[in-house]
Amino acid sequence: MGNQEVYLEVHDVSHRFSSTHTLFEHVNFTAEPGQMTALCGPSGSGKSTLLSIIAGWEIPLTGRIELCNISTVGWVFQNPYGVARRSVLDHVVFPLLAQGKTRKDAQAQAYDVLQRFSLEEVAERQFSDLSGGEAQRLMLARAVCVHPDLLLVDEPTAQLDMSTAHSVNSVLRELSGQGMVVIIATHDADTRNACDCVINLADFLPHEDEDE
Ligand SMILES: Nc1ncnc2c1ncn2[C@@H]1O[C@H](COP(=O)(O)OP(=O)(O)OP(=O)(O)O)[C@@H](O)[C@H]1O
Repeated sequence: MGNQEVYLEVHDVSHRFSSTHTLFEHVNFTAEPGQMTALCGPSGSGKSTLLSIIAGWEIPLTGRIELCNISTVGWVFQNPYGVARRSVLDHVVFPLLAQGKTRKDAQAQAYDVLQRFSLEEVAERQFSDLSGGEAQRLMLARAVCVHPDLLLVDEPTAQLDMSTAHSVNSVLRELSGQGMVVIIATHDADTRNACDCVINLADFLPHEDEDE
């Protein structure tokens, strides 16, 4: 049927910045479509850094990332950013227009995604008027609307109440089930429980004698 193998492999990755000690070392894992992976660990343990390494924005000190048949990557940052005067709808419509969709199709698809993140009622509201949690969910909606092969998410539920967080975790689960590789940096136990695989960076601390 011509099914292509799709996966992400983290091979023996270690990292430190010039101003930090070694954050983690010998990190190894594989992630596939349909599988949701949580990156956990205390604040400052390097969760966002590992996401940046996976995205290719940061070069690891050692090791490498292998992306097999992954061509599109969606990234949702910890702090929501958007265009202050643009509507919620526009934020989701624009990436679809950039993909070549007609305005009509883009708008229909955008409404559908907004609904999944319970944002349909604020579709016409401008970004600057959103609550922190709404803005956070909009960033997720914008990232997933174009169906990236790999979705990297930094703390998706940090600004959400328990029930909204639970619903966001379910949508992420559903998306991963539809063939996305999903990696989530999180402190949230509910998000962690929704994942198939948990990488705890506390388990990858350097051995003391190796880190001066
Ligand atoms: N570009 C950088 N240059 C130097 N140090 C950095 C850089 N980015 C992050 N750090 C440092 O690396 C460490 C890990 O940061 P990172 O943001 O990856 O941690 P985190 O586990 O995601 O934390 P949190 O849970 O608080 O978001 C921190 O001590 C941070 O100050």
